[in-house]
Amino acid sequence: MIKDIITTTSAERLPNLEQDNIILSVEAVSKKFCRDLKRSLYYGLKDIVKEITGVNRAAYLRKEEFWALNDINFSLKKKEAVALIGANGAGKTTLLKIISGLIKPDKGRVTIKGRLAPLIGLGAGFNNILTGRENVYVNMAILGLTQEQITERFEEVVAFSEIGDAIDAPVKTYSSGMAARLGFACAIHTDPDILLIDEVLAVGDIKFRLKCYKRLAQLREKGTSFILVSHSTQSILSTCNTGVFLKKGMVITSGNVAEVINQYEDELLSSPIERVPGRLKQPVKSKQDSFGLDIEEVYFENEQGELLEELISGTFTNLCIICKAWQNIESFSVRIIIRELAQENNYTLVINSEDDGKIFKMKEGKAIIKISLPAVGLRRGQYYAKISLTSSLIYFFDVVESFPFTVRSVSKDMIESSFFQVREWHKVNLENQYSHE
Ligand SMILES: Nc1ncnc2c1ncn2[C@@H]1O[C@H](COP(=O)(O)OP(=O)(O)OP(=O)(O)O)[C@@H](O)[C@H]1O
Repeated sequence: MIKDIITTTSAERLPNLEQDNIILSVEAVSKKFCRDLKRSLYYGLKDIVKEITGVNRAAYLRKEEFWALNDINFSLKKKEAVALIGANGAGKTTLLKIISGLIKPDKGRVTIKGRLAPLIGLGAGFNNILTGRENVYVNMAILGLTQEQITERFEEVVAFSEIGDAIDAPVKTYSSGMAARLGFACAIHTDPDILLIDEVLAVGDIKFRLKCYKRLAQLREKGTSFILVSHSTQSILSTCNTGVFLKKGMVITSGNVAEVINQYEDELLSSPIERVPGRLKQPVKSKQDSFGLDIEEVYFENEQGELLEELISGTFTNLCIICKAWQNIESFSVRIIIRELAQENNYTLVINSEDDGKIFKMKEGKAIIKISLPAVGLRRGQYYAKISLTSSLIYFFDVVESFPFTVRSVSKDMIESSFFQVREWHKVNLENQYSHE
């Protein structure tokens, strides 16, 4: 099913969705708002009259109007998860509303292939007077399910939302977290091709959020695509592979999600994130943004505990990870993936504490995890490490996407080697085979 929900430039050709595996395309979308309410109502009426009479909406700014979105272009592929990143007022929610068809753009169009489930606002458009049960039926019917299909899935929806008996109480008696949980449960049980998620997961408690992110990862495996709006770097990194950075209604950059977040954070903070050689400090997270266990800082140190700005092949080095637990953490492991800058797509080294039989637990508070490398095996070069704290319960607690570092070598010959081999030299005297030097 190809649903062209908004077409203001109908003469144009549809993008080749089939060929490019694209299931959603946003083309040259612009939206303006008016700061003055009275004037806004007046302009709104004028626009309606124009639409009825077949005249195009004004494509220019009238008094007090501004572009909330200006010429936005991006596409979403099957199984792709895109994060809309940007400061307050950047236009993220407006864009999601346009994609979901809640509001119309003034210019451009959105083309969608498949079933779209929007989770915008708490309770995803629930009616306050109706009970949770009635809302589930209405909501899932709007999302395209038949009465029989809803009845079949109803118990699963209630179980996932953990609403219990409150399912028969009016939604107006629900807390914001309960409404969000039920909204999320409805949306994921409609087998959507595309999920639009606007901050709704931020209201749940940590345990429920973890459950949601785990389910999102499973849905993505099965082929669902997402567009996520969140101010939580952690949510974005654990869910999305692509980022679109919006600023004042315009796309500043898009691409690899970690790189887009880095650029956004550098712009957001008055001073960029501290990135000194051999050490990386993460931006401080609030409890709300955390999955319970955060990485605060990573760095290298030598045997004497002194900070190392660069590593030397063959020497003793500790990789140190300062962790902060907001609550007692029963079990987690540490995974480190090291890549050489020049060989971007190949892993140079993958270390997983679980493979080494090391599963950690942690009490609420701070701790340093140290990985001792008796002899750094990497050859001379520029590297970057991805460091994550993972658990079987969740994709990961926290991750440092890119910790850059340099390895130096004291020997000239190391340049021709692929790695550093730890070795010892001996000479055995054959005349007297019992003595060796
Ligand atoms: N109905 C409206 N009438 C007038 N201005 C609006 C309307 N809706 C949004 N805006 C304005 O449009 C701009 C973009 O708002 P939007 O809610 O899309 O931003 P956002 O990036 O989602 O922000 P946040 O992170 O705070 O949710 C803001 O300046 C906002 O005040």
